[in-house]
Amino acid sequence: MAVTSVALVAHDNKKKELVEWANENRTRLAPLRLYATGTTGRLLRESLQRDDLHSLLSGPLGGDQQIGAKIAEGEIDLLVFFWDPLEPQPHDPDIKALLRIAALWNIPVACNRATAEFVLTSAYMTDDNHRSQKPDFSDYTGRDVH
Ligand SMILES: O=C(CO)COP(=O)(O)O
Repeated sequence: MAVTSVALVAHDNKKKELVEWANENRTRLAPLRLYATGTTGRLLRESLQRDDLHSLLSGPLGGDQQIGAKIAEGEIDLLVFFWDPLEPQPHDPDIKALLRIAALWNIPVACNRATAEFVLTSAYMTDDNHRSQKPDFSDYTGRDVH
């Protein structure tokens, strides 16, 4: 299948919405490997009763960076990140870094419920012949540096 693992992340004012969305889509999420930042993960594990959900550190304590590292390593195919557009966050650089790395590695990112609905119901989710194109960074990694 095209998408096998999903990271789920939400800021505090958005956690309720993410948990609701995840419950509505429990069947679609069932075959997928789930990752989440610490507090989001705790709520989702309880609500979805998914003991197999991989909870990382809480976002401000390094969890966003852990998710970013997994995206760079190709372990996460889709990021659902309900970030809060109305409240400043102390770890804003980590949030930007996570969104940057997801853009860099060309994985789909849903930052609100409407987009998450589009993505999760996309035919590409289960299409074995579809894979997001992984970027080729060989020009960059092989560049001349003196
Ligand atoms: O802060 C977050 C994302 O930036 C989410 O972290 P928690 O899930 O630990 O609250």
